[in-house]
Amino acid sequence: MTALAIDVRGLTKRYGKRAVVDRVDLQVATGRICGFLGPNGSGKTTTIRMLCGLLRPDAGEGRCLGFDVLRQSREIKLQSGYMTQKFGLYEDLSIRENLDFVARLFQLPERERAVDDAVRRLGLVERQQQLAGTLSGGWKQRLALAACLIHAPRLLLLDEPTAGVDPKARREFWDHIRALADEGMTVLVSTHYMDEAERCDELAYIAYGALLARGTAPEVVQQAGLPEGASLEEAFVQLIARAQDNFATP
Ligand SMILES: Nc1ncnc2c1ncn2[C@@H]1O[C@H](COP(=O)(O)OP(=O)(O)OP(=O)(O)O)[C@@H](O)[C@H]1O
Repeated sequence: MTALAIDVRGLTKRYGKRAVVDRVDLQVATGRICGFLGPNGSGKTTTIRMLCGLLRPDAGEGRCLGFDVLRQSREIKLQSGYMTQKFGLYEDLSIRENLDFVARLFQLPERERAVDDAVRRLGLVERQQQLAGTLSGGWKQRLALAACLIHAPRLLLLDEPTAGVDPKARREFWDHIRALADEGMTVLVSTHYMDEAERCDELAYIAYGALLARGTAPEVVQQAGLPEGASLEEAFVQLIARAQDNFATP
């Protein structure tokens, strides 16, 4: 197995003349949870979409799950799970029907078993006949995660998976993420929540499309030039203040 599930260098995406992701280097070891943080519009979603093969980088190179991000996007898509910011399942189908639909898309040979496993894994057994549109935000997120897992991916790319979800549901969601990582799943998860950042094994902080800091929480604090024991929030404020001088347009 590849030791690095994500290993990219110089990843760049331009819209017009503007590089919204600018020469990003990112390495995440197999089985680790990497938190991806940064202000709104800093390039997190664009980076995630390049990593999972949905968006072709304009420059850069590297591998996800050992596959070339430029030439093997199909293989990456088949072996990774991508959870978008918006709930993308069918509100007028039940939990079970939604999962069955995703299993069909992946043409899974043992569809019923895959759906059973996903339902069980995410604690959705009791609710499997409930229409997705009638679920609360927390349960919708769980269903979305179940849908991401149906094809047994090795990498999860989660784009603000818990935005707008209450603290209890967020905690339960993170317990699932940690359990998956303990089984060898690699997770890249974007978030604006500091408590979630604290739960990650490592962090990557992006602003203005550029990666400003990377490492464990204490390493990020150190890279922000703050003393040991300073909070991550302080570190991010410091990093963005510094970046503003370099990147902000008048
Ligand atoms: N298809 C596109 N065409 C033009 N500009 C785009 C396109 N997609 C994204 N952008 C711009 O690229 C920048 C980065 O967007 P991106 O969605 O990657 O940021 P983000 O960090 O995920 O933001 P948020 O935290 O708000 O979700 C933004 O300024 C956005 O407007």
